[in-house]
Amino acid sequence: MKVVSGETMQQMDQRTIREFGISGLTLMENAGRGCADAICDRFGAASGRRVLIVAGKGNNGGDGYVIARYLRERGWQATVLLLASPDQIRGDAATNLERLGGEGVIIAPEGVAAYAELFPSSDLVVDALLGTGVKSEVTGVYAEAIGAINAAGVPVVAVDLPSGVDANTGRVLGVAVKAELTVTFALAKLGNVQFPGAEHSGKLVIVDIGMPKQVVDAAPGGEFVDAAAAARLVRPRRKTAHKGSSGHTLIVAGSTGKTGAAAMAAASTVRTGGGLVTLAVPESVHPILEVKTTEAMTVPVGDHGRGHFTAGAFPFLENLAQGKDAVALGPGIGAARTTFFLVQRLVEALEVPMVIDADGLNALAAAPELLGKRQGRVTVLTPHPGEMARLTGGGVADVERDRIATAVGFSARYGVHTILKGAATVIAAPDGRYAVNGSGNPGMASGGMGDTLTGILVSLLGQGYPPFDACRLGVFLHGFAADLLAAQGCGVGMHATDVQEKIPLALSRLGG
Ligand SMILES: NC(=O)C1=CN([C@@H]2O[C@H](COP(=O)(O)OP(=O)(O)OC[C@H]3O[C@@H](n4cnc5c(N)ncnc54)[C@H](OP(=O)(O)O)[C@@H]3O)[C@@H](O)[C@H]2O)[C@@H](O)CC1
Ligand SMILES: [K+]
Repeated sequence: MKVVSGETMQQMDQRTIREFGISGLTLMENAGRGCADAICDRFGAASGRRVLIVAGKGNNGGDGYVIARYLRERGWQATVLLLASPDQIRGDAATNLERLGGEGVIIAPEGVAAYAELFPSSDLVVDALLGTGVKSEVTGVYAEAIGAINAAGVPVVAVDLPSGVDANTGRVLGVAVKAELTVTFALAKLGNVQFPGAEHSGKLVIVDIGMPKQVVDAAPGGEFVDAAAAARLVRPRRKTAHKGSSGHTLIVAGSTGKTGAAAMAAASTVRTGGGLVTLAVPESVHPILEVKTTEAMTVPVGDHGRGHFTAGAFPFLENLAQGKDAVALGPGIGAARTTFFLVQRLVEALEVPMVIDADGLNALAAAPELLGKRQGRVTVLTPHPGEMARLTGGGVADVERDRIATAVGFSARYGVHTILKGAATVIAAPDGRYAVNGSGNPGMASGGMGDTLTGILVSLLGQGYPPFDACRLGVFLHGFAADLLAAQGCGVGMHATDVQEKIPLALSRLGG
């Protein structure tokens, strides 16, 4: 499913009107009717039920007037509360306001205070205050109206976007409507699928408003990765497959106190279908990994008794990487200076597709230009916002302000694939493509989930998946496996090892 920015949607509206002769009025009619349909589908068309439509002065309010007209036809008692004076309403919105003929329309440019009782006494509130035209923090009468909508205690349907949600980033601009259902038009907006906007949107329904396919197909945007999109990426295994044809990966991981990270990365590589897994660990912890891992082969790497990798291990690891299909670098390696030197040298020297995670990323924070030297080679980085901030040299707030811009910008600059973790993980390719992940749940907020993801990614790369496919499928699979657990009642408190065990089932549900 394609997702677009607010500006792209507005350009699509304009192109439809200019090049295809479909009027804005027709688009608004289709939008309002589609929204009324979605409301009746969800809440029924029982006669006499009261709906309060809170309208702003733009075209989002215009949709609200059309919704009022259609819901009335279907037996609802619709009241429009307009938070502007009629002389502020222009164009198609003005035409549709006129069509309502003033009946059941309350003009309230001074705000909602005098109409407070209308909110809780309605059966449904429709939020048609602000859509893709929202520009800045919401204050004044609009902010008060959003407060009244959220406090009403009745179901709320948002038109296009919950008012107060930034259309591009999903940020809340001071205050935002919390909807049970959001009916959005033509394509989902980036603000509908990124948090907190995704949570404010509730269930998302996309209504076809008659935009030509050419306009929709040509629009620049990202991909929202849901189960259908992920299933299209899966490459079912050939009947003649053998371990030698399913990828041999090398995982460089572990240190004293962090052997679990190494074990989990290796196990999830196997669970994702990796043919052979070699796990290289510092020799001091090797006996532990011998016990912890079963399917993966372990290799001790000389560490002079320190319990972590040292720079001197470079030739050994460079040699070990020969003939491997993909390498993962970072789970549980720790933050020793000598380990960081080793990582930097490996990043520069190894040509094999590489996933870099955890302290592997922190090793690069001091020298991100090394990534640029890998131009043309496949590199996947899996930072959480803190690691991303260290890599970009900014703060976490800068990263989170626009997660897509951060990941896309970093990928383009250094020629890498960036997986910016967090709810609605962002996946960016070096060529500007990007995706937002739709799987996962808050139960995943625990240690070891990142190591699990690293294992999944290196496994898919090792099996020959193109890197952007491996990233999108891997991230979805990770969240989907956790969603399968949550569906069985194992939500908060799930272990990363539990998630690993669900990977094969998740993969098979996607057709793998
Ligand atoms: N043909 C089409 O285009 C179609 C569009 N469609 C619909 O139109 C919607 C987009 O309409 P839109 O462009 O009129 O913007 P909209 O979201 O109504 O808000 C803009 C108004 O809000 C104001 N405003 C902005 N920020 C504010 C703030 N923080 N606090 C307070 N006010 C603020 C701003 O005022 P200004 O600052 O410009 O004075 C302006 O007046 C789209 O989401 C979809 O629902 C569908 O019908 C399909 C066809
Ligand atoms: K809205």
